Amino acid sequence: MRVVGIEGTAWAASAALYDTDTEAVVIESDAYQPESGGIHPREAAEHMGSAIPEVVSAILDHADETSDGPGLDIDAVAFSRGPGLGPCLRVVGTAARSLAGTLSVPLVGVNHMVAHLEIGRHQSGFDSPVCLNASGANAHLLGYHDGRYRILGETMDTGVGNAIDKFTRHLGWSHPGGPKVERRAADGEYYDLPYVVKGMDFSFSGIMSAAKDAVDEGVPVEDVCAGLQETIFAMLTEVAERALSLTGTDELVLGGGVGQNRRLREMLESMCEQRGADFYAPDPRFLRDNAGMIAVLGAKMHAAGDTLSIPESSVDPDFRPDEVPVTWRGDAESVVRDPAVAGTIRGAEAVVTIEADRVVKERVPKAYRHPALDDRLRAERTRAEARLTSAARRSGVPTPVVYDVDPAEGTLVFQRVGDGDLAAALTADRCRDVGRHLATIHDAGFVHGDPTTRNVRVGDARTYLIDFGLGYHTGHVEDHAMDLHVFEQSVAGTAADPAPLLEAFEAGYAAVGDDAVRQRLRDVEGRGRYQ
Ligand SMILES: C[C@@H](O)[C@H](NC(=O)OP(=O)(O)OC[C@H]1O[C@@H](n2cnc3c(N)ncnc32)[C@H](O)[C@@H]1O)C(=O)O
Ligand SMILES: [Fe+2]
Repeated sequence: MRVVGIEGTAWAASAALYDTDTEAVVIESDAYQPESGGIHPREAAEHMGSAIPEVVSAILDHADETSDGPGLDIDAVAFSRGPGLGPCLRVVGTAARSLAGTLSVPLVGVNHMVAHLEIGRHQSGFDSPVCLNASGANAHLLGYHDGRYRILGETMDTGVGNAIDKFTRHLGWSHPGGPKVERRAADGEYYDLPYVVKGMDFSFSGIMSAAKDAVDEGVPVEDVCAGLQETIFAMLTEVAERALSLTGTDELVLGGGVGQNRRLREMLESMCEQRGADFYAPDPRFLRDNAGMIAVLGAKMHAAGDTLSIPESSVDPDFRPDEVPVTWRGDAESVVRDPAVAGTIRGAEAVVTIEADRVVKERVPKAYRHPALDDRLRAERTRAEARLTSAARRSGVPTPVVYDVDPAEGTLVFQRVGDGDLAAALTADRCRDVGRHLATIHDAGFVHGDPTTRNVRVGDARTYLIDFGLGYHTGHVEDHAMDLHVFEQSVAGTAADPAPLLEAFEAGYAAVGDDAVRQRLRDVEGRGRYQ
């Protein structure tokens, strides 16, 4: 089968021809380069208007040259339906509809984010990996479960590339800034910046303002670039590891334009090596926006009969990856597997040894992190965990007794509680308990920071919260709502039927907590992520 792909969500006007027999992917691209500042939607759409016909025509010439028969030998036309800039998407949609019409072949509407992930899965041959998408306008972790790609974690503000590009605009550098930061960082020394991870979600705005301030205050720009890369990529690597740990998966693929960054790939590679997982990153030409990934996923969708009629082929600037019904994968595959049960458990950030009546937890140094950042995070989190575990108990929330703590070594000794974790024993009653417990600690003025189903222990009719390492004192409704969001995401990402569990969880929260928090949660969930 031969499929033409067309891409043009933001900056890359691109067309490709994919041949399923030979696996050959030929890509023709023309990048939009803003005169100054960032991507301007109107200018970008003008670029698409002139460049899309040219790249498509180059690909049709190639199809003609390589065709066996009298025609062009094209079986389908696939295009990026979204997410992206509306004016650009409309140009692409029109071009794709008209080409499919001219060739009298089916039209396939591809989600750009799912394409960023499927290209890595396709090339790696991995069965059911977790995917870290690090692109311009987005940053998220996806895992397949029960017919959809679930969002396991994502940015709470801008995409990772756009965050870096905004910083370089502040310096007056031309777009795109990512590669320039990579070059300058090579000559810099690590500089400390805020590190923000909440469960498997994260945000960049605090780091970016601190980075701009640092440059304005005279810190050498090379050092700020080095600090920025070390911090942002360590955050992405950490959440990727959390996703592997939560789902019990040992395969990771990388997608998106920021994935071209060597330091990011190195960190992910190192993290996977340290935990015995497999890692795959496609070549740069398949990481940055390109029509090759659209054609490859388009071919899979076409083979599954997942095509569009013209009236239903409208574009969608806010098209989220979890909205896509995944028609091209077997139902049996799922990212969720049973994690190994053993005396020593390698969690996302620590090695936990379970003894008869106590548990020893050690935050092991992470080879992927800069040593200064690594020392800081391990000590901070160990200290926070000891304090907040005890504070939660004092508020009446079941938690283990803390027997010993050594922040410099990153070690803690706890009382052993429960028989297993909530992930393996999800019930509505236990979710209701978690809701009540979170409301109680919020009322006491702090958040858990990472309340996933693996950080809840169950047994002897009680539901314990553990692992307060990402917790902190705060009275902000937004921070409280994030705790709820993290828990709900971990349930939605792993449970077969999440609805009744989430309902019980929220009822539990409502029984004790402030209603404004649940209202803010709806806000957090509804935020458009295309920024
Ligand atoms: C919706 C769609 O339009 C959007 N695509 C997109 O933003 O282009 P993409 O090719 O995936 O990523 C471009 C980003 O990738 C960054 N980038 C490119 N090379 C880089 C490098 N070596 N280091 C860091 N960032 C890099 C650029 O600065 C830019 O922000 C998306 O996937 O979010
Ligand atoms: Fe992209």
